[in-house]
Amino acid sequence: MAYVIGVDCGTSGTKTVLFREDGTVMASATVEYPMYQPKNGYAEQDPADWKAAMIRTIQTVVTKSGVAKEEIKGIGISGQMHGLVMLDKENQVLRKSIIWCDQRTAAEVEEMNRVVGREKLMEITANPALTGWTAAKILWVRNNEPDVYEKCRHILLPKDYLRLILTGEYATEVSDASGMQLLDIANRCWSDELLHLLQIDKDLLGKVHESCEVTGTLTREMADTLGLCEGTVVVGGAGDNAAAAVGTGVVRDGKAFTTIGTSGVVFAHTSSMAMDTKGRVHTCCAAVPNSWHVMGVTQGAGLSLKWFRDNFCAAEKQTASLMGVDEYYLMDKEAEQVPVGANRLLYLPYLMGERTPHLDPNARGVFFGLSAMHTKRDMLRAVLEGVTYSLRDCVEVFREMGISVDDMMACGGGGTSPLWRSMLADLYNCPVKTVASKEGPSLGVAILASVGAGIYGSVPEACDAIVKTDKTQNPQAENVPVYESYYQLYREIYPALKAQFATLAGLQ
Ligand SMILES: Nc1ncnc2c1ncn2[C@@H]1O[C@H](COP(=O)(O)OP(=O)(O)O)[C@@H](O)[C@H]1O
Ligand SMILES: O=C(CO)[C@@H](O)[C@H](O)COP(=O)(O)O
Repeated sequence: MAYVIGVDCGTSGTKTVLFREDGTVMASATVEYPMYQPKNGYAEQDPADWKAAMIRTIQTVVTKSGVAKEEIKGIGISGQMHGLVMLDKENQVLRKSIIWCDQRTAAEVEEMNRVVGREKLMEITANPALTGWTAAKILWVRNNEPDVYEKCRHILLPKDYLRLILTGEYATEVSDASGMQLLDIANRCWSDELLHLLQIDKDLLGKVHESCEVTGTLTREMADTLGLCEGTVVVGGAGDNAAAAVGTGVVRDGKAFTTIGTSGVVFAHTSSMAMDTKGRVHTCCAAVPNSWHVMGVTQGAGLSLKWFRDNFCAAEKQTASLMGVDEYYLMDKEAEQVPVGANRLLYLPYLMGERTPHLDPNARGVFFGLSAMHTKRDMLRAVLEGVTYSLRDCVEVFREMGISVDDMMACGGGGTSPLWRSMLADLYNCPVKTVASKEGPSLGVAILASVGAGIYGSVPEACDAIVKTDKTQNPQAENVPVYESYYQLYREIYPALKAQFATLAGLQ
């Protein structure tokens, strides 16, 4: 039997899973780390935390599984997209990574529109200039920390920094590189024209591969540290969403998934490039050669629930630990006791600004309709529902674009919640399924590794053999019209507050 490892460098933590070639989980390990928010709208993480978490989780799964190292044929790496890792000539990290949900780059987005122009950006990168994407972050460092920029010799994405640690190679792959906003999306290579216009040296960037291609092999030093064989192949891997697509079998037209991680994403596979001219959903290269995907993003999905838990649910945390259950499980049980609509309370999940459909870094969270009768439980349910309204916004854009979805999967930490999945089914008014494996991105990149190591011939072939559908949540007829009325009201709140969000951002 052959085995493969999938590493997912998420925002809340790094999860590593060792799989048998048929997708059976042999061992898994997670290490969490903090997100730093030095200012309102800023978000950073320390690449040293990612490195330590990757090393510890790989060591753990290798030891725990008892699998002989010679049988482990490949490693795939997935990670949070868009984060900026800058290294000096000695490969030392120059500053904390500015990550995907950071919103400090409004001026740099304007700069990109001025220097390149919106039309050309759409033509080359298939997306408008975006505050959360890497190009704007690079310009921000150049404009605000020239000493750091001066010393920078390599620019990598989070998972590609981990690749460097594993293999010594400066490389990336098409799905994650799409989110740097420097890639020619149709031709799947760096855009010389864009790099020239933005005056970013191409030598700073790694080599671009397809996601299932071998990009390098484990160095002797890392093999010894991890308990693996020198020369074990490391494939391109994928950005976490493209990886989750492979892990849920979303590799053909008509297939889509919703993930509720720290962010929330609605993702559809497309065998030809589809673009929203208004730029409300992203178009990126898929982890499957010759295909693309569109995705709508809610910045504060699981993040909203985690924020609520960390600030208001100390008692639940304590009870959960006494009962030996997960605290989110307990919070779900509480929210289930509140009726649909949270007793006329709505929540806008814009804690870190919003992408789809507003593209507004100034937007912020709102509880709307708060009354003296409301309890913490109502607010909790409103958070879950508000995130789901925002995910429905993404589906609405797909519908406008004419992208038809026959098959909707759910994944991510929030996708494990039956309550959240029932809200998705009711608000999308379509069945929402899960796959038997809950490992989404880790399984996705392990599948890519098994293709790179020659165990399977292609990504769809590997998915057909490995990914199995599990539960189906059907919409509940009585809830659909109730949620629809709340959703229509939800849609009216942001436009009414847009100007006030901008004013708020300008206050001290
Ligand atoms: N049982 C649960 N019920 C509802 N939400 C959950 C549950 N477990 C985890 N979550 C949500 O999932 C999030 C973490 O998801 P995960 O996919 O691990 O995130 P990331 O990839 O961003 O690190 C948490 O912040 C939480 O909001
Ligand atoms: O910014 C995006 C996608 O464009 C996010 O999906 C990040 O990739 C972070 O993912 P999670 O940590 O929430 O999985």
